[in-house]
Parts: sequence; C-alpha cells; structure tokens
Amino acid sequence: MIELLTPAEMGRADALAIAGGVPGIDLMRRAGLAVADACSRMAGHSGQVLVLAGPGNNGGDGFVAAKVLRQRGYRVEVLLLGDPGRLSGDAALAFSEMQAARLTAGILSQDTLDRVPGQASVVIDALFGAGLSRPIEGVAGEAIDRVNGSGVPVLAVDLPSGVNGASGEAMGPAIRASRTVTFFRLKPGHLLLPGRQLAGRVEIADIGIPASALDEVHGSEAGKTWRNDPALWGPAFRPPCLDGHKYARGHAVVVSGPALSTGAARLAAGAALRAGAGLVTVATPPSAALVNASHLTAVMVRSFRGSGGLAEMLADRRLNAIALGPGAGVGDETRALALTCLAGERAVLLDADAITSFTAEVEALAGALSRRTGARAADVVLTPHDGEFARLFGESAVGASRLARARAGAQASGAVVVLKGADTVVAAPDGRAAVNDNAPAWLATAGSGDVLSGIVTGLLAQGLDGFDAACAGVWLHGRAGALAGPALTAEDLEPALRQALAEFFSRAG
Ligand SMILES: NC(=O)C1=CN([C@@H]2O[C@H](COP(=O)(O)OP(=O)(O)OC[C@H]3O[C@@H](n4cnc5c(N)ncnc54)[C@H](OP(=O)(O)O)[C@@H]3O)[C@@H](O)[C@H]2O)[C@@H](O)CC1
Ligand SMILES: Nc1ncnc2c1ncn2[C@@H]1O[C@H](COP(=O)(O)OP(=O)(O)O)[C@@H](O)[C@H]1O
Ligand SMILES: [K+]
Repeated sequence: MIELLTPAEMGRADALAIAGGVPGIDLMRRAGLAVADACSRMAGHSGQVLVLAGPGNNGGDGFVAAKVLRQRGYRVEVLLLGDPGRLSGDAALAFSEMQAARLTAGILSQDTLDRVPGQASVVIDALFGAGLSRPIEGVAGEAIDRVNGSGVPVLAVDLPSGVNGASGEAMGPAIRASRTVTFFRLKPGHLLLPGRQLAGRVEIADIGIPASALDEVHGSEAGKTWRNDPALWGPAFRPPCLDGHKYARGHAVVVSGPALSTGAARLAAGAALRAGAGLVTVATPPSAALVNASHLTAVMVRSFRGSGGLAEMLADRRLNAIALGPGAGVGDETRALALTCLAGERAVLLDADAITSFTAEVEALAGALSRRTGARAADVVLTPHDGEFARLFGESAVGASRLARARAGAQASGAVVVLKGADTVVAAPDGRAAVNDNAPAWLATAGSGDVLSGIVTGLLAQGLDGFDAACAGVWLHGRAGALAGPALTAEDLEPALRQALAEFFSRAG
C-alpha cells in the first residue's frame, strides 16, 4: 500500500467504488467504524468522547463513530459546525442514524466553545478532511486552538483538520492529533511536513474500495506518487550474482575538491563503495592528491587537472557513474567539470556546489542534459537541499509545496530531483514522485548529504536508473541514520549502511 492519493484522486477512487456498486453510506459506515475502533483503543473501556463534526462527509464519519461509541457505552458528545438542516447526502443519512440511536448533536458556536474539550478523554476531530478548501477561520479555528492547548489526545478522521491532504501544509489553524485513521491509501499530506507531525500515528483502514480503483485513478505511471519504500524500488536492486566480479557492479567516481575540502568527497566515496559499487575512485586535483591518498584504502585515487584532465579520465567507459559537488567549490571551474561529467554516457549525480554553480541558470543545465545520448541519458540526479533548490530554480518555486517544487524542478531540468529535508521528495521528469518518511532528525548533521550522494552514486554504478537509485539511496540513508541513532555523525552512516543493506536483502529474500 505504497501509493499515495491526493484528496482529488481519493474522491475519484470513492466515486469509482460507488459506481461499481458499493453504496457511499457503506463506505462511510466502515470508515466511521474504523474510527470508533481506534477511539476505543485510545480511550480504554470507558470514558468521555467529544466528536467535533464538520459540514461534509468528514463530519459524516464522525456521526457514525459517535453512534458506535455510544452503543459501546461511552459517554459521547457531538458538536456540529453549522446547521444540521444543511447536511446532505451520506452525511445527512449518518446524522439521522445517529439521532435514531438517541444521540443528539449540539451546535459548535461561541456559546458551546467552553465544552471544547470539556471533560473529554479523547477528542475525535471530524471537522474537515479531504474537502478542506480554504484556511479555517472563526469558531472552528478557536475550537482547534482549544483542543491543541488542552493536551487531550486527539483522533483525527482522515486528516487533521486544517491540513491540506495534497501538500501537507497547514491552512490556518490545524489540529495536532496523536492518531489519525485514514482510508484506503495514505495521502501525500500524511507524509509531508507539517502534516506528518500533525497527524501523529496514522492507521489505514480498508473501507471496501477495490484496489482496481487505483489503476483507473492513475492510468499510467507518470504523475503517480508513492511513499518511499523498498516495495517501490526493491525489485530493481539485486544482490551481486554468484558468478559476478567487481566490474559487474560498476565503477563509481567521486570528484574531490581542493586540498582543504576533501572530506566530503571521501565520505561520498566510502558510501558509494559500501552501497555496492564494485570499485570507487576519488578523482582529485593534484593539489589534494596526497591528502586523499593518505586517507583512502579500498577507494582508489586518481589525479586530474581541470575539465580537460577529467574528460581524459572519463574516456574509460568502465567509469559508469560519477558524483560531483561535495566540497567542490562554487564557480566556473566546477561548472565546467559538471558539463564534462554530463557530456559522457555515464550516470551523473550533481550535489551541493555543483548545483550552486548553476545558480539561476537551470537552462544551461537542462541544455546539457538534453544533449545527452545513450542508454543512461536519463540517469542524472540532482540532490539539492531547499537553499540549493531555490538557487537553481529561482525563488518563484519557493511558495509551492515540496512535492510540487520537486516535480517542477525535475521537469525544468530533465533530471531526477531529490529535494532533501526531513521529508525528502524524489521526483522524476515524467511526474513520478516518492515522499520519504524514514529519516531521523539526527541526519541533520554536517556531511550527511555527502553520504547520501555517495550511496546514490554507488547504486547508479550498479545499474539502477536515476529514479530507483535516488529513492533507494534516500531510504537506505534514512535507515542507516536510524540504525546509527542518537548523536550520529556522518562518519557513522557508512558502517550503519551495512546493517541497513543486510536487512533489506534479507527481507527481499
Ligand atoms: N466520498 C466518500 O464516499 C467517502 C468519504 N469519506 C470522508 O469524507 C471526507 C471528505 O468529505 P467531503 O468531500 O464532504 O469534505 P469534508 O472534508 O467533509 O469538507 C467539506 C465541507 O467542508 C466545507 N469546508 C471546506 N473547507 C472549509 C473551511 N476552511 N471552513 C469552513 N468550511 C469548509 C465545505 O464547504 P464549501 O467549501 O463547499 O464551502 C464542505 O461543506 C473524507 O475526508 C472522509 O473523511 C469517508 O466517509 C469514506 C467515503
Ligand atoms: N530534520 C531532518 N530529519 C531527517 N533528515 C534530515 C533532517 N534534516 C536534514 N536531513 C537529511 O540530512 C541530509 C543533509 O544533507 P545536506 O543538507 O546536503 O547536508 P550536508 O551538506 O552537511 O551534507 C539530507 O539527506 C537531508 O534529507
Ligand atoms: K479531520
């Protein structure tokens, strides 16, 4: 269940299920039952539950849950935002079923605000879900603030009210839930920040929408969004063959910066080797050759002079993946090196200074990409953090959600874009995208991005395409971070990668 559906796509899946013969009220009853079950687990055998219900179907799920909880013996209070007479469709039906179970609703207003959260031991947030269309204001916003300030555990229905399901952004005040029950599939907003934090622990309930609805909603691969998970890229990443030799696993190159900034390239090179590249060479300017050579063992060192020298080195076609950027220095020289890397037929990863060296000149980069030929023409990966992204693609892209920005960047450049952060997004030029959620905050440490560059380059060397290598690299980097644990430094990631890979291969069989 790694597919992510936007609220609009989820609406289409709902509609397809209904057209296929599942009545909408049945979907709502199952949704509400799943919410009631989750609430029972939170509240224990007894307790008081406050249901805040909105004017749409999210509120409808809340009415079903309220009725079920009442029947289970909980003390339940329902506060409805708006006029019950304006409820329609399935929500109106669920409301009358709740009333038939002798549970009435109060109206959420200034007069009833002091009952929020009142004596409740759990609040069910059924104000707004997929239908949130604008920032929350007025009494609903005040109720949200009161709930958030109370410390009472909150169970959100579908999404924490106020969170945009497509982008994860908070539109005005937003519920801070301890748990969220959503239906059928996650939405991007459950994984993107701040939505991920506001949703708490998320549970996906099966409400009877057939999996076939997914194919109809998405049609082709392009434009799909996934949670970044081994199920997405695992099939493309095989362990070495029994009769394989090191050249079958590729030869990665990492370009080093000058004598005083070589550590980044070595971190990347070590990670590339650990990620499984058969051979790794640090290509170093002569001034830094000695410092690199004195620190490297399994990784080889070769010296080059300028972009002409790098081009000569790269005439060896066995060098099938190259990374440039970590510690490279910003300017014309790095830019020329990047164009040299891109001129060949190998896979290329550009990070850090290589990206910044194209500040506001994404056209120059896109032009170089469009001139690439050969089987690996599409295997170019850019790994900017937010700052580098803004430098390359311009401030105009800054307002959009991270998912939209990564997609726009991939489309503008023609490369796979890894927009790094706590909620890293990987996007391909054809619109495919994956959102990562396994990275611990401990990864926010100097050099951690260099290790990521190395992992991805090592995977590119083994023949994974740009999107798979980027997704797999980001996931393995996150997993290595979790295994290295608190107080990790970038140096700890390479050894931790060993266990991350061991776990992955043992699960992949
Ligand atoms: N479809 C199905 O079969 C199933 C759907 N399910 C459930 O339905 C939910 C989606 O339902 P939904 O589409 O009715 O949207 P919902 O989130 O209730 O909000 C819409 C209402 O809120 C209003 N409104 C919006 N923003 C507002 C604001 N800022 N401030 C004030 N008002 C605002 C908006 O009014 P309008 O924008 O039209 O003015 C409209 O009245 C989904 O999350 C899931 O829980 C499940 O039961 C499974 C089956
Ligand atoms: N709060 C966070 N939680 C999880 N991962 C993070 C967080 N902040 C940063 N990261 C990850 O750490 C890495 C930092 O990379 P980068 O910004 O290039 O740093 P550096 O240049 O120091 O290596 C990226 O992979 C990013 O996704
Ligand atoms: K909600």
